[in-house]
Amino acid sequence: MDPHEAFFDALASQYWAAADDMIAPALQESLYRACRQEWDASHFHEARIGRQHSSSLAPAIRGDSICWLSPGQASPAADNFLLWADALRLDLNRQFYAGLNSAEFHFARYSEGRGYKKHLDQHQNNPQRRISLVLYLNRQWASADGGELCLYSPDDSGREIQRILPQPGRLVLFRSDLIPHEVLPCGQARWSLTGWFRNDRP
Ligand SMILES: O=C(O)CCC(=O)C(=O)O
Ligand SMILES: [Fe+2]
Repeated sequence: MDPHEAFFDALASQYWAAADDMIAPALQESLYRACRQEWDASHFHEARIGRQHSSSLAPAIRGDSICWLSPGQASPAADNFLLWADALRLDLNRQFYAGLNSAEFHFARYSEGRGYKKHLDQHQNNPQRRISLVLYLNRQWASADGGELCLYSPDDSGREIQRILPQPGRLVLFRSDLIPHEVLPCGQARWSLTGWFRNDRP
């Protein structure tokens, strides 16, 4: 049996899935170190909201700073992650005939007190985003640290269906077009790798 079968089943039936054993601890640890290096090198910038040409900073809505990963230019850890993510993309295509043909990822850091208000990842600006991925890189995280990812019902965006603590190595996938979600304010700096599997028409 495919060890990821339960994960894919959950994604198919409830449009989201979370697991703590999808990524090797050594890769997670090296990604955390790579992410910290990018932060220390001032390679992060504050994330913006809205359309590309009229986007704005709105830290009360979206409070993270991000650093995009580009193949070959990033660290060996990031390159290993991109290879791993590409294998996952092919698995998703096999399982769901999803036609995912590209992906984009960034490191993200939320300072203490910051979050990201409820939103969908697939919007007019980004119709190509199909599956969202979040991998938490925090070294440790307790419930008292807040910063949960809250998922809401695809049928009723007012109904919370799950709260997920950003614990080390935890991976979450969800349908970018269907699952409204929110990052609650965090009690300490919150580190993650976030991205999207896309369907870009040739
Ligand atoms: O970090 C998370 O838990 C989710 C981040 C998110 O929703 C986003 O970057 O669009
Ligand atoms: Fe999001």
